[in-house]
Amino acid sequence: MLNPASSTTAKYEFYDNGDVASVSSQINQQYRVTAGGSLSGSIRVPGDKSISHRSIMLGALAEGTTEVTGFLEGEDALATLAAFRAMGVDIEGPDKGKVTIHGVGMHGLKAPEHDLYVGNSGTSIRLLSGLLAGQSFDVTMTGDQSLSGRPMRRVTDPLALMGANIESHDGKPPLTIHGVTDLKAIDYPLPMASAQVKSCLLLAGMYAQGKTSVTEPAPTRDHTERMLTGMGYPVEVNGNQISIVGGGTLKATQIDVPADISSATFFMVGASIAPGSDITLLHVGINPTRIGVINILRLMGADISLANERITGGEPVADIRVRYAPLKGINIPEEQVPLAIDEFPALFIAAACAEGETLLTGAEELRVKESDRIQVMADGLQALGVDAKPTADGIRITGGKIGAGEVHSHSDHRIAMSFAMAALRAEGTIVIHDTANVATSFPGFVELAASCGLHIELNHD
Ligand SMILES: O=C(O)C1=C[C@@H](OP(=O)(O)O)[C@@H](O)[C@H](O)C1
Ligand SMILES: C=C(OP(=O)(O)O)C(=O)O
Repeated sequence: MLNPASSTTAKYEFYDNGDVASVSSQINQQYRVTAGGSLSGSIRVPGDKSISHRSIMLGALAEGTTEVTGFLEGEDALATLAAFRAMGVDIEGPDKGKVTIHGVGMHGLKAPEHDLYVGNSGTSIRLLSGLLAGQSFDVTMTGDQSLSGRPMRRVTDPLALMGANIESHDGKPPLTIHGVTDLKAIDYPLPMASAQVKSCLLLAGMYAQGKTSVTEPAPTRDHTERMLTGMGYPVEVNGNQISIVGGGTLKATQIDVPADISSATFFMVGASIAPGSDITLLHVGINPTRIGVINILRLMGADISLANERITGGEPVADIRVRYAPLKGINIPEEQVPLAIDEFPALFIAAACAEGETLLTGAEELRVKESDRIQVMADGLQALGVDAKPTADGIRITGGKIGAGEVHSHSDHRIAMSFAMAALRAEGTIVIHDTANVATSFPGFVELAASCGLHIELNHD
C-alpha cells in the first residue's frame, strides 16, 4: 500500500514498512542570487557521489563489516542505500557521513518486498542492473520523471548478451530484472565512454562464468575498478580493456570517501570568474579520471594550485586553492570530455565569462543526463543575454556580459548550481527555478555557498 506525505520541498509516497516508493519535488523551490560578490574561505564540499554509491554496493556484497566515512548524504546515494536495505542488508547510518554496512556476501541479497525506487539516479539504476542481473530473484527498479526518460539500452543490450533477462519500457525505466543464475562472460567494446556501463558490466561479470572484458573508447572514471581491487576482487587492466573473472569474493574494508570534485567544481568556477576570490577546497578527490575540470580551467588561464596531495582509501586527494584570474576562451580538447563529463554546465559559465570563444565538441553524452545539458544550458545562457549556440555534440559560447534574468533547471541539480555561480559576474539578480533537485548531490549547497560569499537566498515559487 502507498501512503502519501509531504515536506517543504517534496511529496513522498511510502510503502507500509516505511520505504520510499516515490518522491516528486513538485513543491517548487527557487534560488534568488543577487549579482556580485566573491568567494573566499576554506571549505569541504560533501562526499563523492560515485564513490558513495559504490561503497554501499560493494560493502553489501562483501564478507564482514565495511565502515564508510565521508559518505554523501544526498538523495542519489541514499537511494542506493535504501535499495540494499530493502534487499535485506543491515546498514547503520548515515550519521555525519559515517555508514556501517554488514555485508551479506556475494549471494546473500534477498528479494525486496516491493519495487526499488532509485529517484533521480542514473548511477544507481545502471550499476544495479548489472549487479542484480545474476541474482536468484526478480526485482523492478523505478525512478523519477527525469530518470524515467533516460536511455537504458546501453546496459540492457550487453546484459542480454550475457544471458540476462530484463524488461524495460521501450528502453527506459522502469526496469524489471528477472534474475538468472547462469550469466555468461562477454568481451564487449563500449559504444560510448561511460563509467556507468563499464561498471554495470563489471558487476554483472562477478556473477558470470568466465572472464568478462570491456574495452573503453576513452578512459572514464575508474572508481569501481579501484574499489574492487581494494576489497580483494582482482581486476585486470590492459590499456583500455578492463577484465574481471566471475565467482570471486569481496572482503569488507574501511572506505574514506573524498569530497566530490564535481561539487567542488561550482566553487572552482565561481572563484575563477569573480574578482577578489581566493578559496580552498579541502580533501577533494583528484583521481586522474576526474580532473578534466582542473585541466580545462587551467587551459583557460585559471589560477589553481594543489596542496597536501595524498592517497586515501585507494583514491588520490588534495586541497585545491583557486584564486580569481581572467579567463580566455579555448577549444576544449576532446580527450578531456569524459574526464569532466559532469562539470560542463559549470564550465559553460566559465566560458561565458572568458574573453573570446569557447568551443566544445564530442560531448553528445551531455544530451542524456538528468536534462539535455547542452540545450538547457544554451537556453539559460541565452535568457541571460549570452551568445551560446548549441551544436549536435557540444556548444559554442562567446564570452561577454551576463545579464539579469530567470532560468530553469529542468530537473537538473548541476544546471541549478551552475547558474547560481553565474550571478557572481552578472549585471543583476538571477532567479533559478526548480532547485529542490540540488539535494540529489549537494545537500547544504545554499548554506555553504552563502558562507563563502555567494549572495544566494532560497525561496518557494
Ligand atoms: O559511474 C558514475 O558514477 C558516473 C558516471 C557518469 O555517467 P556516464 O557513465 O553515463 O557517463 C557520470 O555522468 C555520472 O554522474 C556518474
Ligand atoms: C549525471 C549525473 O548523475 P547520474 O547519471 O547518476 O544521475 C550527475 O550527477 O551529473
